[in-house]
Amino acid sequence: MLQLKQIYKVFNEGSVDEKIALNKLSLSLDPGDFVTVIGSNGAGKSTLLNIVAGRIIPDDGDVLIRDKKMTDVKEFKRSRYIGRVFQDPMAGTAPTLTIEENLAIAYSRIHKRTLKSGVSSKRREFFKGHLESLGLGLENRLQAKVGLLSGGERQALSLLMATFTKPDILLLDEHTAALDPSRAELITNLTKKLVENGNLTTIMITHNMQQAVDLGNRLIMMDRGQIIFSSQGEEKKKLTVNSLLNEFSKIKGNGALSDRALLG
Ligand SMILES: Nc1ncnc2c1ncn2[C@@H]1O[C@H](COP(=O)(O)OP(=O)(O)OP(=O)(O)O)[C@@H](O)[C@H]1O
Repeated sequence: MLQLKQIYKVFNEGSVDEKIALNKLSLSLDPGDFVTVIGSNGAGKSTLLNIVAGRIIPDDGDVLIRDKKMTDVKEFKRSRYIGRVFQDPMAGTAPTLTIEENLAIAYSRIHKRTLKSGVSSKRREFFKGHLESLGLGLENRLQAKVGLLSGGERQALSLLMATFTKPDILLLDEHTAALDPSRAELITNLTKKLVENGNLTTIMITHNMQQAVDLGNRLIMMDRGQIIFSSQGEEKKKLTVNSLLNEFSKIKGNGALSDRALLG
C-alpha cells in the first residue's frame, strides 16, 4: 500500500545548522498494517509523516502509494489518499462551522461532484451513523459549532473526518498527546476501533511507549533519521515497554538509558 524507498532529507544543507532528518529510510506497509513509531526528539518522525503527506519533498528517494509515485502529486491532491490527525485538536476542524459542515467538507474531499450547498437528509443520516459510532452523543449536535466542543470531542471528530472516507493511508501525529489521560484513552480506543473497522493502513507517532506497544501490528523505533528497530506480528505482540527500553539500550550501547532518553 505504501512504499518509502531510500528517503533522504536534509535541512539547511551546507550551513552550520545542517540536519539530516531522514537518512535513506525505507519502509513498506501492506494494506491494513498499523505501525506505531517511537523515537527520541529530532529522530525524524514528523518529517517522515510530512513526506508521506506531501508537505515536505524529499531530496532523494521515492514515495509510492498503491504503486503510484507520489513525487509530483501535491499535498492538496494527496489528501484524497491520506487522512491525518494532528496533536492539536484545533488543527483538524474548522471552529466556525458546524459538525455537519465539517463532515461535509471531509466527505467532499473524495466525492468532489457531490459538494452542494447544504447537506441532504440522506447525507445527514450517513453522518449521524458515523457520529454514533463515536459514542459521544455528537449525532444529536449536528448543528453545533465545532469551536464549542471540548478538546476530546473535537479530536474524536477530527479522527472521524480523517477515517470515514477510507483513506489509503492514515497519519496520526501524536494525536492523543495534548489530551488529559481519560480523553487520551477514549481517543486511543476510538483509534483502535476505527482503524480495525476500516482496515486502514496507519502510521502513528507516539511518545507513549505503552500505547506504541498496545496498538498496531507493527512498531518501529527511529533514531537520527533511520529505523533502528522494527517489530511485527507475533514478536510485536510479545513486546513490553521494558523489552523495548532494553532493545534501545542495546542498540545505543548504553545500559543507563532511561525511558526519558528514548521518548525525549
Ligand atoms: N523545517 C525544518 N527546518 C530545519 N530543520 C528541521 C525542519 N524540520 C525538522 N528539522 C530538523 O530535522 C530533525 C528531525 O525533525 P523531526 O521534527 O522530524 O523529528 P521528530 O522525531 O518528529 O521530533 P519530535 O519528537 O521532537 O517531534 C530535527 O533535528 C529538526 O530540528
